[in-house]
Amino acid sequence: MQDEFELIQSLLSERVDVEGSHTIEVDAGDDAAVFLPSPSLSIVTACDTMVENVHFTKETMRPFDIGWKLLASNLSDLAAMGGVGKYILLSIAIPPTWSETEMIGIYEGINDLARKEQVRLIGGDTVSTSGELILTLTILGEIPPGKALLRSSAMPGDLVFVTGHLGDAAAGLHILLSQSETYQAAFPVLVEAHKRPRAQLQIGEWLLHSGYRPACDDVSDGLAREAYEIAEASHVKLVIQPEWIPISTACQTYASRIQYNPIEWALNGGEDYQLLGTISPAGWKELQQKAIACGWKVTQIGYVEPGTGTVEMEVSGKRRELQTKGYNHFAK
Ligand SMILES: Nc1ncnc2c1ncn2[C@@H]1O[C@H](COP(=O)(O)OP(=O)(O)OP(=O)(O)O)[C@@H](O)[C@H]1O
Ligand SMILES: Cc1ncc(C[n+]2csc(CCOP(=O)(O)O)c2C)c(N)n1
Ligand SMILES: [Mg+2]
Ligand SMILES: [Mg+2]
Ligand SMILES: [Mg+2]
Repeated sequence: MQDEFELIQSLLSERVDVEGSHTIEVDAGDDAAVFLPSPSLSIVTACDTMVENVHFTKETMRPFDIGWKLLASNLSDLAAMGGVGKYILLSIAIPPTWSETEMIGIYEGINDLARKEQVRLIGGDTVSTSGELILTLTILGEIPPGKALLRSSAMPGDLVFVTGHLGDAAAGLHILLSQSETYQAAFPVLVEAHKRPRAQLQIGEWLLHSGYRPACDDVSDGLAREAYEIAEASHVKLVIQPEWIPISTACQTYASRIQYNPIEWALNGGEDYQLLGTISPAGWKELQQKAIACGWKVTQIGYVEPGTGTVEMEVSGKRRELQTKGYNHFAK
């Protein structure tokens, strides 16, 4: 490892320039960055952390994948608000077990997705630690004032939908932890879903501009946890039909090989970075048409009813409250 100051120069050297980079008045390299916000747009901001042995190990993820996923998980929070990413700040605490080449690999992963999504690194912080590698990314984006998609907008009469498939990322993690090269080769889609998620920014932006005021949340902790987030914030009841949950063929096939119920991965696995939302029937019709035109996958998985922040599963006409609430860092 070079010294701290040389390392920062190396990490910053391959940064992407994006359209609008000229609005950066002071770039990374001074005490703080300064940028000119776009006129008549609000700033949307979020931060998410990834910790070695909690979110990844050297066995489950390559450095490139770690960087990619860190940015994807932050973009996903912006997608859930209907915003667009613009700038990022990255704080890293590096232990002696991580080499400079590995750190540069992480930045390559960030830069690759940053180029695709047109966001620019404008600063961060670099420290040493005796513990595990910790990466904290802060994202700043833009959103039309007063239009952000909220968890609290669900209304009785809405229907519940998700984008993409759920459970793939957790199935991919299961394969990676099993260290089975046979399964890794047989189910590349699942492994890819775990390592290289894409945030659903286009769908988020469309939902914001749809005029239907959908409720929205991104699936980081599993469908169960996110459904409760919307139900609680909106003071409603979400009723989920488990057989409607979109599980990919690969996920179903792998689950049956290991005799597991893939719905469990969808409910509690997390890290899918798909969007969970509620929308009026008229809005749903329009979303479905837009989805066909754009090649998006959207699936109705239930309904919103009057309630007090609960989530129920309906199986063969019988309802039960969903007990488990998805991934929890401090679960007992
Ligand atoms: N330590 C903290 N200090 C201040 N605010 C926090 C802290 N941790 C979380 N929050 C805020 O709490 C809210 C929920 O955060 P949470 O991390 O659960 O959501 P999320 O980022 O969508 O989920 P995930 O971290 O699983 O991707 C956010 O508004 C977040 O900014
Ligand atoms: C090695 C390894 N073990 C377990 C997991 C699973 N995992 C970790 S954090 C998280 C929820 C999302 O995190 P957050 O809520 O912090 O955004 C999940 C599902 C993993 N990715 N890697
Ligand atoms: Mg968070
Ligand atoms: Mg979120
Ligand atoms: Mg979480």
